[in-house]
Amino acid sequence: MSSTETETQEETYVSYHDGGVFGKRRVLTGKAAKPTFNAVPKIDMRRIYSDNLDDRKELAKEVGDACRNVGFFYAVNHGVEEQILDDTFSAVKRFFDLPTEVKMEVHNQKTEKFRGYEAFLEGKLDPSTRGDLKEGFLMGEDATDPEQKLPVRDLPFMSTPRNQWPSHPTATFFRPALYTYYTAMLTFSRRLLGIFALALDLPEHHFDTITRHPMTNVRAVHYPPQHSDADVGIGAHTDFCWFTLVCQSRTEYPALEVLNANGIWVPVSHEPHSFVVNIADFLKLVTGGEWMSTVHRVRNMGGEERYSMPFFFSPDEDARVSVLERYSKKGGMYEEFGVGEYFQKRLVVDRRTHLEGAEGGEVKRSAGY
Ligand SMILES: O=C(O)CCC(=O)C(=O)O
Ligand SMILES: [Fe+2]
Repeated sequence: MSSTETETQEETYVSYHDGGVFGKRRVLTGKAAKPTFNAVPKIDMRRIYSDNLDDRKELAKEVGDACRNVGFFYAVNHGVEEQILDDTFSAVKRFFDLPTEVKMEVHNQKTEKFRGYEAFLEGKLDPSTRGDLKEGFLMGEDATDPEQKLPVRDLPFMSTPRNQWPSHPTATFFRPALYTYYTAMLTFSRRLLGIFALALDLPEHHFDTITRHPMTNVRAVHYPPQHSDADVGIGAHTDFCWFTLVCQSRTEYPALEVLNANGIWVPVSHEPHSFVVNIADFLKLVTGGEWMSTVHRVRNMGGEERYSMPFFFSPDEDARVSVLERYSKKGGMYEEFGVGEYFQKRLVVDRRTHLEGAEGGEVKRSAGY
C-alpha cells in the first residue's frame, strides 16, 4: 500500500489532487472488488471523418461506453498528421534541453494564467512527495497571439496577452512548433466534441454555442527518470477541463497509470502516434457523474526520459453550464457554473498552494532535480 492509500475496516480510499482540495476516491478491495477495467480500450477514430451520420453515431457509441466505464481511451487513426506529432516532440525535447535561465525568462509565476515555464518540483499534486518530478511549459487561448485568428475586439476579456514566449534566439523555434500542434489538436478536438454530443444522445452540434472560443491549453512536459519509489512525475489527480488528449513519447516501461474501481493502477503503455483521451471533471459534472473523471498519475520508473504533450479542452470562458437536462434527477438542485471562474479558481489553487507553502514558506525554485 502506498502512502496515498488509507484503509478502514472494509473500505479503502485513494487520495488524489482534486484541483487543490484533497479528493478521496473509494476503491473496492477483497470481497468487495467488482468487475472493472484492466486495460484502456482502443478506439479507431477513422469514422469521425465519415460523411455518413450513422458511422459517426456508431463511433459515438463506442466512445460513450469508454467514457462511462473507464473515463479513458486510446484514439487511434485520429487523422492528425504523424509528422506534426514527431516534429512537436523534437521541438519539446529541444526546448527542455535549453539552459534553465533561458527557460526561466518565461517562468509561469509571472502570469495570471500560469502560462510559460514550470520548473522541476514546483508542482506538487501529491503532498506526501517532495514535488512533481517534471518540468513543463503551458500555452493556451490568447486572442492577442495572431496565430489564433481570434477577434480581439469581440473578446475584451482576452485583450491582454496571456501566453509568454521565450525571446532568446536559441528558443524562438518553440512558438511556431507549438502552434502547429495546438492548431491541429484544436481542430481534432472540435470534431471529437461532436462525437461526445452524439454519445450523450444530443445533436452533434449541441455544444457549438458554448465553444466559439474555447479555453484550451497545450502543456509540454518533461519527466526525467525517477530513481526512487517515493517520487512521482505527476501526483494522482483528475483534470479540471472537459477532456484531455495526451500524446506521450515512447518509453519501454509504461509511466502513465490510471486508477480502476478496485484500486489497481492500470498502466497506459505507449501506442505510436495515438492520443490517450480522458474525460475530466467538467464533463463528469454536466453528465451528473454518468461519465467518469478517472484518477491518474505518472511514475517514470523505466530509466528513460519521457515527454508528453497534453491538450486540454474546455468550453468558452464566458459560458455558463450546468447538468444536462437528461442527466438531472427529478427534484435535484443543480448549480450553474461560469466556465472561466471555475477554471481559474482551480488553476490558482493548483499552481500556487505549494509554491507559497501552507507554512508561508518562500518559493523554492530548483535549477535541477
Ligand atoms: O504526462 C502524462 O501522460 C499525463 C499528464 C497529465 O495527467 C496532466 O498533465 O494532467
Ligand atoms: Fe492529468
